[in-house]
Amino acid sequence: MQLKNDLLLRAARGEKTERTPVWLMRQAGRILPEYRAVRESVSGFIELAQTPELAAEVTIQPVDILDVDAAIIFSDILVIPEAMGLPYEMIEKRGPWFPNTVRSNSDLKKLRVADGDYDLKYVIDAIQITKKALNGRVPLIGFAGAPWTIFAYMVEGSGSKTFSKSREMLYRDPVFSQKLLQLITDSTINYLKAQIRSGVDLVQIFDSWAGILGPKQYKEFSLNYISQICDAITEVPVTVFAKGAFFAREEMGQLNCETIGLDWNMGIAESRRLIGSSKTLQGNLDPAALYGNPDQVRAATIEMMEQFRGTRHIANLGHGVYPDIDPEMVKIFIQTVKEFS
Ligand SMILES: Cc1c2[nH]c(c1CCC(=O)O)Cc1[nH]c(c(CCC(=O)O)c1C)Cc1[nH]c(c(CCC(=O)O)c1C)Cc1[nH]c(c(C)c1CCC(=O)O)C2
Repeated sequence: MQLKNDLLLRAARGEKTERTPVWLMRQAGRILPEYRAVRESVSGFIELAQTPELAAEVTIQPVDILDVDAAIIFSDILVIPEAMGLPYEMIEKRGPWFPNTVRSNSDLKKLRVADGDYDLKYVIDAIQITKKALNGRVPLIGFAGAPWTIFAYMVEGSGSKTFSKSREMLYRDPVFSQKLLQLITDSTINYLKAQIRSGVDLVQIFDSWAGILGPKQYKEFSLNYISQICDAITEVPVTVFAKGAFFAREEMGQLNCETIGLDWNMGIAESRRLIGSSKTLQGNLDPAALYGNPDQVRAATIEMMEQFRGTRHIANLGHGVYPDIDPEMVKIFIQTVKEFS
């Protein structure tokens, strides 16, 4: 299927584009009242994510309503632990929770390498339905968590400010840690390959908890595994978004991927210098900038766009859009990017 709007893919590959493509991390399932209506028709997030027709519907909502240049499949990074044998729950207003954790070799023995097609069939089905319904309007982004971020949830058992149990594990038992990270990496490669076979046009790796590791540990316990994924995925462009990993930008410039996501703490000129000119940069407006009034949102967006001007760029926020942001401000952000370029 020929894409009618392939700006995202061309920008990722460093080809010339008429204007800068724009989408938002977490654009599906956070801010739209239309999403909440669908969400309230089911028991919760997990049922929604596991019902392919509904997952496809909420994936496409931001394309219809916000006019973004890409859709991102509605799912979660935590489907991987579940597919490996560690189920999760989504507790209302609190976030993910795992009834069991992985902290010993006997816990490790209970896990398996996930098979993308079989264990995550509901995501694969949702991708196929979405691709058909999109009918080539915009590219569809697939995604997975980075192995370190998934490890952090599997060891900790929930979200955490410090992820101290996960970080303790890296010091206390590096051999166990490497084994679990490798199991997650192999599962993730299977999963992303299955997403690509079913139609996603680009994949993004979210390392949401990159910033809680020091530079040496980040290289050893995160970048090593991200680079295996980048090397394995040759079919579509790959984006790596490592939140808070300002200290690893130079190494990220060496990854076998097309695009590096920047968070809003990372200076744009400095990031370009550290990462080099062979990558597209994605980002990086402070998500809180969208709490401003329309003039402020416009001004902040233009200020960001000016700093990226003339370089390979995909416009986005520096992290996921916050749930209480007014969709009208998101529209102003998107419109301003489109007018600017
Ligand atoms: C760390 C992380 C998670 N999930 C994700 C990340 C990486 C990105 C980031 O750093 O924000 C990624 C994610 N999660 C979800 C998507 C869907 C597509 C999109 O909108 O981009 C994506 C890309 C749906 C979701 N994932 C979740 C919801 C809300 C659940 C609900 O509707 O009840 C949605 C729509 C739940 C979730 N899932 C997770 C948390 C911490 C939470 C609770 C808080 C929150 O809402 O973000 C783990």
